[in-house]
Amino acid sequence: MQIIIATKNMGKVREFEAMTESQKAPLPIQWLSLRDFPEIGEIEETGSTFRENALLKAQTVANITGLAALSDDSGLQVDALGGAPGIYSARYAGEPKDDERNNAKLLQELQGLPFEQRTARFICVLALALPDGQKFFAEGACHGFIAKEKAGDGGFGYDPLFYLPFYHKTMAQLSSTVKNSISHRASAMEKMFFLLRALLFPEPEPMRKPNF
Ligand SMILES: O=P(O)(O)OP(=O)(O)OP(=O)(O)OC[C@H]1O[C@@H](n2cnc3c(O)ncnc32)[C@H](O)[C@@H]1O
Ligand SMILES: [Mg+2]
Repeated sequence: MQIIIATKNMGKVREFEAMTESQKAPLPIQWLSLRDFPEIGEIEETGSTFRENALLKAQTVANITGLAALSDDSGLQVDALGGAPGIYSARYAGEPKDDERNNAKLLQELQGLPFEQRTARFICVLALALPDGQKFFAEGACHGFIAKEKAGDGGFGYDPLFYLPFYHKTMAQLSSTVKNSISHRASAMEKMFFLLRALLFPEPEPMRKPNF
């Protein structure tokens, strides 16, 4: 089976590749990415939920290529901002999307807010669209706090501001191995691996009681 990782975000691609490579029992899947399909441009995210946007991206790529496509719509929800930036995380500080400016705007919006009120979570919704029209979803979340200043240079996006009290570190200070075990994307992907396993290796039909 071939599956295209339907994202333009190289940070996400790196994480998907690391997670598929570190699987204990690898599935017989050949993973492709949009690097293999440079003719596919940016897909407009017109949905009003992570799920709608994830489906839009996966179905568009599956329709164009005739192959299965796995997309990721993700973002940061900050409680003190009523859940913003949410589905608008990539473009929080406007067009063109820019991680530096997004982080600066987030710090600005939360200026003066005490640490215990800076609770937030990363959300990841994965959508798998098959060429025959079937679709599957898997979701994951990761809880933390928005730090008062940036720290670390790993990961991407809001990682330098996303503080995990359990590790006393921001997501950008964690090794990629740890991020890829505990992140919103890791937990959604773990569920997606179960779905893929069930698709590739369906359970045998249950034995029926003979009907005397
Ligand atoms: O739509 P694609 O092509 O997949 O790439 P994108 O970067 O536009 O991705 P999204 O539309 O899903 O926007 C998600 C944004 O949320 C942020 N984000 C998502 N996952 C993250 C992570 O693991 N660490 C830090 N920031 C993350 C980051 O700013 C992303 O740009
Ligand atoms: Mg996007």
